[in-house]
Amino acid sequence: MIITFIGGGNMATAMIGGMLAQGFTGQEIHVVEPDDVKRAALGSQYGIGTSAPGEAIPNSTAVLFAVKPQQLKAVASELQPQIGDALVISIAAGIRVDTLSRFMSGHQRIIRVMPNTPALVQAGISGVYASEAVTEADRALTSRILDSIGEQVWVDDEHQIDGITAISGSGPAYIFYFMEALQAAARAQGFAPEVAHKLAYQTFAGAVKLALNSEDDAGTLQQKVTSKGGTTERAIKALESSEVRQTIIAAASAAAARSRELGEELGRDIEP
Ligand SMILES: NC(=O)C1=CN([C@@H]2O[C@H](COP(=O)(O)OP(=O)(O)OC[C@H]3O[C@@H](n4cnc5c(N)ncnc54)[C@H](O)[C@@H]3O)[C@@H](O)[C@H]2O)C=CC1
Ligand SMILES: O=C(O)[C@@H]1CCC=N1
Repeated sequence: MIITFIGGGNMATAMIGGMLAQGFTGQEIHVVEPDDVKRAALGSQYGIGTSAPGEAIPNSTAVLFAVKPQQLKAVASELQPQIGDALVISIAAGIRVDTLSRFMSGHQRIIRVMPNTPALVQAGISGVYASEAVTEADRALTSRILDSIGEQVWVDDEHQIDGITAISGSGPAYIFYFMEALQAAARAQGFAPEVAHKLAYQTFAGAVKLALNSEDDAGTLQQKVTSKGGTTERAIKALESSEVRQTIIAAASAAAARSRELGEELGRDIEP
């Protein structure tokens, strides 16, 4: 078995690192990457096969596209003759299965995945949509690959990938935004940068660990911090009066709309 990654950037490196940690061997992974420095580092660090674009790729069980969405058309159409009817997995944001299929002269066995950057520490979550032509063995292989970078949610309706992109794909950025804001709040209370960093990061880490280990839902956990007439109540009131909850929902909705728009933009120039 060989899984060939097309593109050896951030997400591919995260996936390759996770796969090797979970039992895939170096002989089972190949990566095509134009950047000489990245390619050499991937080969020496992970003991996997590497090649530059334009060179022949190995006969692969699955080909996983991890290039930027805007590069996918050129890259996929050029590689199609070498890929034959092998399983194709794409993690490119916004590119729909039918668009990729048309980039590849009607290729049918396609799985679309939306991972997220916590994959770098094997704590990701991926949304997955499989086209009709995909076999049970294709699903099992994809599931095994994604298990190595975290959790996964399979959807039956491709439109839901836009929602997954808005929640978990872009989501880490919302959390980092909040973390940065909490650090700024600590600085405003007069703490030195390293103390502000420690207070904010450990509060996040502790709250997430508590939520994951608790029978209570997040709303109940919030209430348990909020003493009547106390400090948290005052802070939550300030958040509510600024409609922060509604703003988060609206922000995710804007991200989902952008995902749909990208799908249209990236598919448009190949419409018949
Ligand atoms: N960064 C994120 O949070 C997420 C990214 N994605 C998707 O993952 C994909 C990859 O993103 P990143 O890894 O962040 O980007 P990246 O820029 O780190 O990696 C892309 C790689 O493709 C290589 N490349 C360029 N032309 C190539 C060619 N002709 N053949 C082979 N490789 C080529 C580049 O040298 C680069 O190393 C994108 O499509 C993005 O939409 C999906 C979910 C989350
Ligand atoms: O911002 C983006 O378009 C990509 C998709 C999800 C995370 N990063």
